[in-house]
Amino acid sequence: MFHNEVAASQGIRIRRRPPTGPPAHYVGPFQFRLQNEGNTPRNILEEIVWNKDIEVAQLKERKPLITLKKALENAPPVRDFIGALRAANERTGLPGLIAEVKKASPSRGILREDFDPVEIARSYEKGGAACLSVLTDEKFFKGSFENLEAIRNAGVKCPLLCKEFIIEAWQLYYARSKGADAVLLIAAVLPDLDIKYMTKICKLLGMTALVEVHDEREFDRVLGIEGVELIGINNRNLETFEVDIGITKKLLEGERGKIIREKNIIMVGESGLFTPEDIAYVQEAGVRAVLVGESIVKQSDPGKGISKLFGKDISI
Ligand SMILES: O=P(O)(O)OC[C@@H](O)[C@@H](O)c1c[nH]c2ccccc12
Repeated sequence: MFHNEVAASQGIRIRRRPPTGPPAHYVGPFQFRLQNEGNTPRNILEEIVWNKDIEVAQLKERKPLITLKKALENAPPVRDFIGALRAANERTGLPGLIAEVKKASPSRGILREDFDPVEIARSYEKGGAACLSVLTDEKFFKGSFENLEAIRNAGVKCPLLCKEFIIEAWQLYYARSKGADAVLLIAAVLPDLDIKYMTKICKLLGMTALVEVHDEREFDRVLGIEGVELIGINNRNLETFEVDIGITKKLLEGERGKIIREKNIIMVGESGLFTPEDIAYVQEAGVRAVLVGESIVKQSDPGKGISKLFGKDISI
């Protein structure tokens, strides 16, 4: 398959689709299936991508691109995601916070039972978040586009990142039509050309692309793509779930750190941040923003959780 071959040549291990069409016995989590079946996902990220491919194909049938493009005329205006991060960083001297509205994840299960996305978003905003990240994947993260829309329509002013597994440009238009100000592009899933093309479409739509990397090879690929302004280092390996905040430090050492300063790229430290020491550690490594879910969404008052995370009230 052409796409898989191009991807593999760039070190991408995630196959876009099963090698032999849809999985023959797509019945449950990959752990329970025979490992040696050729069309069995090799890890959770691959399973999510294969599922997304089917989901997007169905959604696209209901809302083809022309319909979506029309809907964009009525979409709420785009807000400046990077500007909000920079402003927060300058105001507080701490990394700007992207607070994540996250009900569950495949690695942690349910994080919060009484989940009211709008209430959580309001609490984050009050607690000093610069931007919000809203998970929209239903199957693996119990999120939804309804949550994104509801938060946007509730008058929350923080710019919104649509936290989705993007594999096709159609999804960018869809995210925008639901009120997204930014989207996530995962380098472990997308070949360079896709990132380049999707970054351009984001710009056309006025949205910011947060391009996520996890290792040196992905980081170098993304640094070579023109027009990328915001890069996230995910401390969690999406294939194994292993979390290590040392990844952020390791990737920003030496030449790469120099390049991002020269290009004025904003770096985001993502996942596994729980304490003021963790925040200080990734800030010292060179990030000007952080993306945090678990440690704040679990607090009875998520906004106050932000003060605990930073060791001070960042809302003032
Ligand atoms: O809950 P945490 O460990 O604070 O992590 C938040 C965020 O970084 C994480 O949800 C995330 C980062 N990249 C992703 C890609 C897909 C799904 C989820 C993610």
